[in-house]
Amino acid sequence: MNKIAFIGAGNMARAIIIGLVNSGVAAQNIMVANPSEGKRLQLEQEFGVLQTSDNLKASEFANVIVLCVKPHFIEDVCSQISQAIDITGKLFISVAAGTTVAQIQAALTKESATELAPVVRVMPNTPSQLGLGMSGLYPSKEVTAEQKESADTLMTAVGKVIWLETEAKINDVIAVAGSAPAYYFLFMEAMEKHAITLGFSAEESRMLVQQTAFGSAQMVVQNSDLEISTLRGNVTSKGGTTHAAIEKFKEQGIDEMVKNSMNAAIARAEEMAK
Ligand SMILES: NC(=O)C1=CN([C@@H]2O[C@H](COP(=O)(O)OP(=O)(O)OC[C@H]3O[C@@H](n4cnc5c(N)ncnc54)[C@H](OP(=O)(O)O)[C@@H]3O)[C@@H](O)[C@H]2O)C=CC1
Ligand SMILES: O=C(O)[C@@H]1CCC=N1
Repeated sequence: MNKIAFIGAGNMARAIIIGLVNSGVAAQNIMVANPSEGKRLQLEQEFGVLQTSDNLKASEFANVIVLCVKPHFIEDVCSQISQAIDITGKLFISVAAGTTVAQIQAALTKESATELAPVVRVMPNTPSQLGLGMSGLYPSKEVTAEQKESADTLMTAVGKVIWLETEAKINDVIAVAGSAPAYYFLFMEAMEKHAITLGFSAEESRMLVQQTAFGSAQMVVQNSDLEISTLRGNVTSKGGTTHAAIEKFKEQGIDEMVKNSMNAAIARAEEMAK
């Protein structure tokens, strides 16, 4: 049975921890480390996971260490851990955007050491907290088959996974899945705002938007044999109201807008890795 440490108790750690506990992973096999106490105490109270302010204590406890701090803290956290404890046999999983395997391994390597630590980069998303996550995973070559299985099991517990052939694909997964819940939220926010200006109450607007988004996503999931464009076509009567709206989206360059926005996420991830 793996013992799992989360370094950082923020949004992404919380999403994965909730998903793991709800999928049946024993809370006593999870320890979360975070400098301030609010978020880790809340996770302890809500889900019974172990918690500490001490990254080293959590790292000693675990054989799988999930790095869930902001990208600019990853190297410091890794150096802190590798300088203080024996990391032999431990698997490191990093969810950080724009921090490469090489950067993580360099920070995990003591001056005298030559062996590189096994690192799996994972790009998850926050629907992991509902067991509906989508993650891309990339292993360094030091990762054993058993460790790969552990990473797969961990992330499959909170959603679907794909394994990537190259590390660069992690940035593409950020654009398509990691950052993407925010795109859908932005779209829903815009619809909700306009529903309110059309005169619906805040509650009505929220319900109209969320139920339509939920139903539409379910239709995509439950009709996997149909192209998404076919589902759209089924709503779009020739010369009708949907047609009018869709034409307006197209006229305003929706494909270009989506492409450029996704590419901006990739460019930012590449920039962060420099
Ligand atoms: N949010 C998302 O949707 C996704 C995020 N990611 C990645 O997940 C990582 C975390 O992002 P997110 O959860 O959103 O960020 P948050 O800011 O919500 O969480 C980061 C946490 O790290 C803690 N922290 C800061 N310094 C240390 C330290 N030295 N040791 C231990 N913990 C520390 C912070 O604690 P405190 O608040 O006390 O300072 C905070 O709770 C990032 O690298 C991001 O790229 C990946 C995919 C999706
Ligand atoms: O915005 C970010 O940088 C992180 C990575 C993917 C989602 N959130």
